[in-house]
This record gives sequence, structure tokens and C-alpha cells, in this order.
Amino acid sequence: MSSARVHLFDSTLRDGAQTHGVDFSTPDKAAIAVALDAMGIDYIEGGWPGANPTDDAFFADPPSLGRARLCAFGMTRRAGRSADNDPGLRALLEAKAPVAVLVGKSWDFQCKVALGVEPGENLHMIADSIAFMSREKAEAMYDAEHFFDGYKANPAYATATVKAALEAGARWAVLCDTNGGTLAHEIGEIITALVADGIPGDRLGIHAHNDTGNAVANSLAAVRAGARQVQGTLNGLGERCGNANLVSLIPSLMLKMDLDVGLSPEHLVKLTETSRALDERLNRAPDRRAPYVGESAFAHKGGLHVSAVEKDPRCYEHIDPALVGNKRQILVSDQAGRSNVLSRLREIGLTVDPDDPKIARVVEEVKLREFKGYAYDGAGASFELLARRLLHRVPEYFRLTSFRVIDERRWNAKGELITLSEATIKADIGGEHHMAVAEGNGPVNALDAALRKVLVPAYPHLAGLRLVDYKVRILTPEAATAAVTRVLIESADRAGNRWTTVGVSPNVIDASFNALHDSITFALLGANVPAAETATAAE
Ligand SMILES: CC(=O)SCCNC(=O)CCNC(=O)[C@H](O)C(C)(C)COP(=O)(O)OP(=O)(O)OC[C@H]1O[C@@H](n2cnc3c(N)ncnc32)[C@H](O)[C@@H]1OP(=O)(O)O
Ligand SMILES: CC(=O)C(=O)O
Repeated sequence: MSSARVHLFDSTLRDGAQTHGVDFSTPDKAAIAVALDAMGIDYIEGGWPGANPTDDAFFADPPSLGRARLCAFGMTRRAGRSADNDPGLRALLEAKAPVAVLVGKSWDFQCKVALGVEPGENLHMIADSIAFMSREKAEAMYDAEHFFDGYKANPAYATATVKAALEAGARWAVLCDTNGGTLAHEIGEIITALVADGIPGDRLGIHAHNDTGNAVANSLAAVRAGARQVQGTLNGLGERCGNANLVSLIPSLMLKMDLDVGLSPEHLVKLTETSRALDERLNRAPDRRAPYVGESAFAHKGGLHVSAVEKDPRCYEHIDPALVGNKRQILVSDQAGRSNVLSRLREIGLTVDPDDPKIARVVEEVKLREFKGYAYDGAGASFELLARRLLHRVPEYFRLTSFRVIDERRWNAKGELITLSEATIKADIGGEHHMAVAEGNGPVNALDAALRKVLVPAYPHLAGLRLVDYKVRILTPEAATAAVTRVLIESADRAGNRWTTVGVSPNVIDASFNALHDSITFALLGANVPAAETATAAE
């Protein structure tokens, strides 16, 4: 395998914009382009000028990029027109981008069916369009659409399209697995044959779709066979099942294949942050199990794993997570052993003698509670409280005397049907009796509001507490309405800290209260708030 530099090409803003459910605005595109540039990507495909107002606005005033070359995408000239007179190519010309990428047909079947032209005419369309763009732009490249399917059907014709583009001045011919149905061994064989046919690998790129779940593997196979430009998108966005995921490809090329992709270790460290920033922009939850950058990518749950990772992380980690800006997590659950608990306690800042018999009690209690429905691997704050209660003590900030929640559905004065909830809380705080009533748009919302009303005067710190997520899971669905419910609540404070707590009960409101109670206790404990005077401390 040649060790020549591999060039990275990002298509998040073009093929990624073809993702079902994704709709970038012009400012989104500008911000993503800047982040890709900071990552050290060579080429950023910004979109298709002339296709829609968003892309027109983007190319009329593109963000200034440091190292990356901005690419404008379009298609070869229409049949029966000169390149100079083709409205699509003219729009591309006007786009403020130094590089033009032209997609053309490389499968003779597509020429006849999709374009309605003879394959010979298509070769002229490719050559004319590329020659025109090579003259007018700093760089032109050819996206050989359906190249691999075309090669399998008619290798001579598919090869001729690539040669026509390169001879007309294309810097790169990018071999596209447009339908995403080709497998890695076929990609390797076909590119090896092209290289043997005299087409240098450093003029070939790969653009793989993920319809068989092999886009990353296919791209790596292409590089192994000699291709020196790799296309992909952030988080694998793209038409249908998406494109090759650059977030997986980049570290594999750098760390596994030891190839120069033009990125420094400092660039690589930005990978996790860049991937998550895209999800944040798209208002999507990041994929926990994403290779390299997912929250679970270096999360260890099994007791055997944690015991060994504590001795040397290489026992169960294929790379150091810090290289890609990720971090190790040790989870505590019913799969845990003493090592998990000790590691989490260290992380929390609790110093415990490893031989303390209470450690075994924590492990035992976690397993017992998980059997009843608790899930501590997703509720770190509740685990911390449980461990602190068993090992030390946790202040009792308030003691619930009772709560009551009433739901009412009725017609309001405007004649609209509304449902309101009302909660009443009675609690002892520092030995004094307090009561509050609050309304909410649902029972948990009302309960939360009443709790705050009762607690904030004694604990002003709680005024900044927000519930950011609420999840209910029925654990014994076969018992229908008698099922046990597990509630997970994610909370946040003004400083941006987030924590998750869990509550379990046959009654969903009761489970919610338990999770809320933990959330409030965790917030006060974390802020070192002392319990109100005269309150008793609970073991
Ligand atoms: C494999 C890929 O991902 S390629 C990128 C695909 N991305 C997109 O299509 C997103 C942006 N596309 C668009 O906004 C629109 O499709 C436009 C503006 C480009 C074109 O819109 P329209 O002119 O209304 O055409 P429409 O989309 O219906 O059809 C595409 C036309 O391009 C022709 N065409 C397709 N590929 C090529 C090509 N490589 N060279 C020349 N003509 C082509 C088709 O034959 C069809 O022509 P016809 O209308 O005479 O049948
Ligand atoms: C060009 C492109 O996106 C494809 O052929 O898949």
C-alpha cells in the first residue's frame, strides 16, 4: 500500500443535506464549514448552487476558511447544450468556491434510463463539462456516479468515463458506490484493476454509501487498493442509509492504518466535540454507541472488564479515548463487581479503604435494587446518593409528610377542553412544617412546582434547578396497569451541570417523586448546602 497522503473530503453540507429529516439553514452550513475547517479537512462540499436559495445564499457569501478548499457541486451539462450555455454550470461558475465537483453517469444503463442519452454522448458531456470547469475554476473533480455497479455491468465503459474526466483536466475522479450495495472485497478488486489499467491511485477518490452497513469498510478497502481521496460526512449523514462516516474513518486511517491524512493529533482530539456539536445543531441525541466518539465507546460495565481496565486500560480499550477527545466511563449496575464500585467512588471523590466490608454491601444493594427495577448505569446521581448513604451519611434536607396530586379535565371559559394538574406538598424542613400547592400541565410538573414552592425559601440554590428530560419505562408490561414503572429524570443547574436520577414504584407519580427527591438532594449536596437547622441527618 502506498503511503502517499490521503486527502479528506467532507460532504456533510451536500450529501448530508440529502438526509431524511435534516434541513440545514445557511448559518448552519456556515458554522459546520468552519468546524470542519478547524478539524483540518482538505475539501468541504458546501452544496449545490442553483438548486435552492439556501445553497445560493451560502455560495454568495461563504465563510472564510483557513486550510480547507470549498467545493460547489453540480452535474455535467445537459444533452444538446454546450457547457458554456448550460444554466447549471453557469450557476456553479458564479458560486464563490474554488473547486467544482461535477457528478456524471458512469453506468451505461443509467445513461439510457435516467438521462435518455447514448453512452457515447455521455462521454462528451463529461469531458466538455470538466474541461470547462477546469478552465474556469482552480480545480475540478468528477463524481463517477454508480461507478461500481457500472463497472460490474460494463467495465470498459465505466473506465472510459473516468479516463474522459481525468484527460479533460479533473484533479480527481471520485468512484461512487451510489446505491451502496457493493462490498469491500469488490471495491478492493475493482480499484486494483483500475490502477493496473494505468489510472494512478492519487487521482482516485471513494464516495461510499452505507446501504449494507459497510461504507466505512468500503472506504478503507478503497484506500488499501490505492485511492487517495476519501469522502464522507460527519456522523454518516447522507441520502437513505447515509454516507461513510468520517468520524469513524479519520481515526481508523490515522491510528490503525498509520496514514497521513493531513491532520495533527490536536486536530484528532476535536473529533468527539465536532461530532456532538453537529447533533446538537440538528437537535438530535448523539448516538451513544458511535465508534470512537459515542458516550459508550469507552464505557465499561462488566465487572471482569472493569477489574482489568483498572489494572491497564488496554485490556478492554482499542485506543486511548483521549486521542479522539472522548473519555472512559465506569458504570455501576447488576453487572458490576467491587472494581466498578471502587472506581466510581474514586471518581466521585469518596476515599474508601478497598477492604472496607461496606463496599460489598454497596455492590449487593445495587444488584438487589436493579432486580426491583432500578437502573444505575443511566442514573449516576442516584448511585452516588445510594453509595454515600451506605458508606457515610447524606443530610436529610426535608422530610415529606404527604403529597396529593389531582388531575382535572374540563372546559375553560373559552370553550376549550383542558387538563390541569394540581399538587399539594406537606413537608418538614428543619423541624418546621410547610405546605404548598401548585398547578402544572401534568402531575409531575405540578409536583415539581409544589416541591420548589416548599423548598426554595429554605434552599434558594434550588431556584436554578431545571428538569431537562423525563423518561418512563414500564417494567412488567404483562401486569398492565399494575406494572412497575421506572422513571429517569435528568436535571440541570444554572452552571450547566447535568445529572440523572431514578425512581421505581408501581405508581408512576410515586416513582417520579422518588427520582425528584434524589435530584434535589443531589443538587444541594453537590453545592455543599447544609441541611436547614434542626433537621435530623439520615443514615
Ligand atoms: C447521487 C447524488 O446524490 S447526485 C446529487 C443529488 N442531489 C439532488 O438532486 C439535490 C438537488 N437537486 C435539485 O434541487 C434538483 O434536482 C435540480 C435543481 C438539480 C434539478 O431539478 P430539475 O431541473 O427540476 O430536474 P429533476 O430533478 O426533476 O431531474 C433531474 C434532471 O437532471 C438530469 N440529470 C441527472 N443527472 C445528470 C447528469 N449527471 N448530467 C446531466 N443531466 C443529468 C436528469 O436526466 C433529469 O433530466 P430531465 O428533467 O430532462 O428528465
Ligand atoms: C455523487 C454521489 O453522491 C453519489 O454518487 O452517491
